[in-house]
Amino acid sequence: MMRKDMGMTLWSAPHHEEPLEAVVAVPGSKSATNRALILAALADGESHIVGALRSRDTDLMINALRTLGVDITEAGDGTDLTVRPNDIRGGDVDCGLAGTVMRFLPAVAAFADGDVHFDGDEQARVRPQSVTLDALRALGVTVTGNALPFTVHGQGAVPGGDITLDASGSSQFISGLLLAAARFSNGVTIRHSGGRVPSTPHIDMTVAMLAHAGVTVNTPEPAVWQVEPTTIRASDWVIEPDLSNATPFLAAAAVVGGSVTVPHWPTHTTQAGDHIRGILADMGCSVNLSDSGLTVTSSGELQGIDADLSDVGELTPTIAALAALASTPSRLRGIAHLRGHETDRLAALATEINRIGGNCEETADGLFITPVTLHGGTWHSYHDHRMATAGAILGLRVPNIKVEDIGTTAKTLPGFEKMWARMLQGGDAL
Ligand SMILES: O=C(O)C1=C[C@@H](OP(=O)(O)O)[C@@H](O)[C@H](O)C1
Ligand SMILES: C=C(OP(=O)(O)O)C(=O)O
Repeated sequence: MMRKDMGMTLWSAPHHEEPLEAVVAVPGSKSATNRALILAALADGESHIVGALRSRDTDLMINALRTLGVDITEAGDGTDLTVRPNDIRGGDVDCGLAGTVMRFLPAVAAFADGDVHFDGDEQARVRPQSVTLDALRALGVTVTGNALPFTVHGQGAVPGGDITLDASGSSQFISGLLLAAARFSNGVTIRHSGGRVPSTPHIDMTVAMLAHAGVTVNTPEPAVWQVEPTTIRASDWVIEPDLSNATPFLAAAAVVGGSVTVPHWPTHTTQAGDHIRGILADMGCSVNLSDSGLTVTSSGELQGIDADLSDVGELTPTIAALAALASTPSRLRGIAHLRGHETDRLAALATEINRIGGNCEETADGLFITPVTLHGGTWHSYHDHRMATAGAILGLRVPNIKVEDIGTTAKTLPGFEKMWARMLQGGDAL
């Protein structure tokens, strides 16, 4: 149910007391879809993508590539895509709030025969970007600007070479260069110098998808990645379900009790979301991966955790919601880089958990959450899809939570509210 409050659209998060029994199929992975699109756009022929995610972030990528001259046609419900590369041309790119668009596309734009202007949401203008742009400059590309809005002055080719950068703010700085590197005239050697690189499974995904397209990434020593110039092979891509988007549904079983199954859960994957299995088990859930998918079963009683989430930072909003409903405190560490995500997620989570009566302390690199009795109130989303879904999880156990702008979930999961309602009715959601 929606209502407006001082201009804000508020969604009454369903409160639920009965144990769950539901199957929830989630659409394709955002990270895999946007990588497949980039690789297909730079490939030596026609590629096919099956099971692509259609959401704001992936539609921004599709629209941007079309602007740059790539031919993308859709079949069925739009999740089957055929991509035919072309010479890259100049144009205007809207990045929205998508890290994958703002960090992956500039290297592609460098192959254009003219200027590519990038801009995005106001919040995207403060997301870290200069590492990508300085790296391109060091590889021989002319770029104006250091953050959105910026312009890549494409000259048809990228010389490439050796660079040192600091990717402690985002793994996407590395992935974005690696995805295009095989097309650089001299390839690339990327050396990371700085604090720990976060979200390393996402770099593993980049390397694995490049291998599928015939490109080898050598890692002669830790924190060094090398790509020789070679052809990016046109490929068939089958996109796995988005395991990070599955986590709020699994969390529902964890906090309410009962069980939720997510079908088609891969047995081997580079997706960071797969780590939810160990995290939910550590919090006291029973977690079973079988031919039916991943099933999480819980009594609804959870214990707190002490966890380094550096590799799986995008799961933090789900885990913070679980931690606020657990019976013992949790320390979530290794996630200072979340201050540069869709919003400053550490500040946002602490503010919103405390607003509904919780006890969440922001630390230098994470959150310390002491569970206390929570009360209803408005849960602000900050245009962050995962803040909105965290509010939905809390609302299952805390009556009268109103989530602001639930529609922001369309960044990666359009129709979230309907899937949530169907899950609570015990149906097959999707
Ligand atoms: O490459 C990707 O697809 C992503 C990498 C990660 O970014 P950071 O390294 O900035 O955390 C992750 O959080 C984001 O949701 C998607
Ligand atoms: C950090 C995220 O997104 P982005 O790809 O915009 O960085 C996320 O989805 O949690």
